[in-house]
Order: sequence, then C-alpha cells, then structure tokens
Amino acid sequence: MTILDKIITKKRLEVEQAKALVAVADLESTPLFERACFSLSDSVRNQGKNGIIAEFKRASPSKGIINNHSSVAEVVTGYQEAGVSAVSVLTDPDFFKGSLADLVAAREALQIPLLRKEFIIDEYQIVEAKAHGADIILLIAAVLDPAEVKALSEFAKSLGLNVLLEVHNQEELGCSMVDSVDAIGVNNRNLNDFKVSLDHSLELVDLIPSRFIKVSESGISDPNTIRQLRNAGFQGFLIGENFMKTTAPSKAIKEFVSQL
Ligand SMILES: O=P(O)(O)OC[C@@H](O)[C@@H](O)c1c[nH]c2ccccc12
Repeated sequence: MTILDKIITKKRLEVEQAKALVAVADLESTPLFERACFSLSDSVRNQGKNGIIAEFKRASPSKGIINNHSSVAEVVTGYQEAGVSAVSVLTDPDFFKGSLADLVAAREALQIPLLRKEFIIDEYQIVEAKAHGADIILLIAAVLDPAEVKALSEFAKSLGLNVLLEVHNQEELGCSMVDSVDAIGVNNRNLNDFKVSLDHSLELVDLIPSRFIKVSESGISDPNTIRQLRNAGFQGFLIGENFMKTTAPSKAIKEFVSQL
C-alpha cells in the first residue's frame, strides 16, 4: 500500500465520522459559509503581490515534524505582510498535524485568499471548507477519476469557491482540463515516493492552456527558482517547508521575498 493509499483509506473513515457528528445543514448555517470568497485569479494578477502561495505546515509524511512551535495567526500574518497572493493551510490531522481550527484561525487573520489543503474525496469536505473560511479548495488528480474531478469542481464553483487542481504528470493533466477548474498546480513532489524534481513543472507548463492560473508546487527553496519558474510561464508558487522549518517563518518569508 502506498502512502497515498493509506491517506485516502484513513480519509474515507474520517469523512464518515465527521458526517455523523456535524450535519451539512449545520455547516451551511455558519456565518463563514455565507461570506463571499476572495478570487484567486484577481489576487495572482494583482501586481502588488508576488505570486507566492505560502503554506502553514506543521508536519508531513516525508519529513515528520517540521514545526511545532509557531502559531497559525503569527505565521500567516507574516505571510500576508510579505505580499503573498494566497495562504494554504493543511487540515489533515493524521499525516500533517493540521485541523479545521487552523483554517479558521488563518481566516481570522487574513484578507487574502485562503486554500484548504486537504485530500478531498467527498462534497461534504467542500461544504466544510467553505464553513471554515476557505476561498480555495484543492483537488488532487492522483486520487480522483475525471468524472469526480468534474463533479467536485462544479460543486465547489456552485458555492463560490475557487478550485486548484493538482497534477503530477501529463496523463493526469490530460484528464483534468475542465472549465470548473481555475488553477492547475504541478506538484514537483511525487506523492508516492516523495521524490522532488522541478522538471515536472518545466515539462508540463506549456501543456497547460493559458486560461488556467499555473502554479508550481513543492520543493521551492531559492528565490532564483521563482525567477526560473516565472520565465517558464508560472504565476503561482506554493511554498511550505522552506519557511516552516525555520524558527520564525514570518521573518524567513520576508527575507526570501526581499531577494525576488
Ligand atoms: O513544503 P513544500 O515542499 O514547499 O510543499 C508545499 C506544498 O506544495 C505541499 O505541501 C503539497 C503539495 N500538494 C500537496 C497535497 C497534499 C498535501 C501537501 C501537498
């Protein structure tokens, strides 16, 4: 069983338990569910922002604990001050030590788009995302079939959410280009063996139609890499560990951005 299979097996259980605890109607009656979402494409096109989607990430299956000392509010406030286009918050409890409470804490601190970073397999999780302050949801092509990508992305759009679809290779990309997707992210990390290579981004960028916002994800630790990816055609850059592994992620990002 690959790590991705393990995560999805656990996720199915987690979603069933959540459904038994909190009804959809209760999620839909929260104040956050009513709010209008920030637009990812507006924020990425805003010349005053730098295209970075900075992630709050306590732990990961490949690295174990990355940061267990920083508070969500402090980190994401620093990210916002550094001029990022959006913030990503992991909500998976078992493999990434995240939570929906982290997402709400980020929402309270931010006036820019917020991504719920999660393994989404069910519409329920999309309602949950909106009810806890997300503007953007992630769909991962490696764990969904094309019909699911279409149905889940259309459902998210019907709630006013933005959709980021993650792919890792040309085959996944070919199955993924539906109008209900706003942005396509190329994950430089293989979710099965954790190997990271920027070549995935560089090889796929020209195959992504320009109507999608193009995002390069994972393993970015050098401002020069942002320049290289931008020249190749990317508008968004998803970065987590490089900031989170430091003693003060809110300072580390400012130092990084000053070198762009
Ligand atoms: O910490 P990094 O290497 O900068 O990567 C961030 C982000 O791209 C990564 O956390 C990620 C990309 N796709 C995912 C899917 C699920 C969980 C996590 C991820």
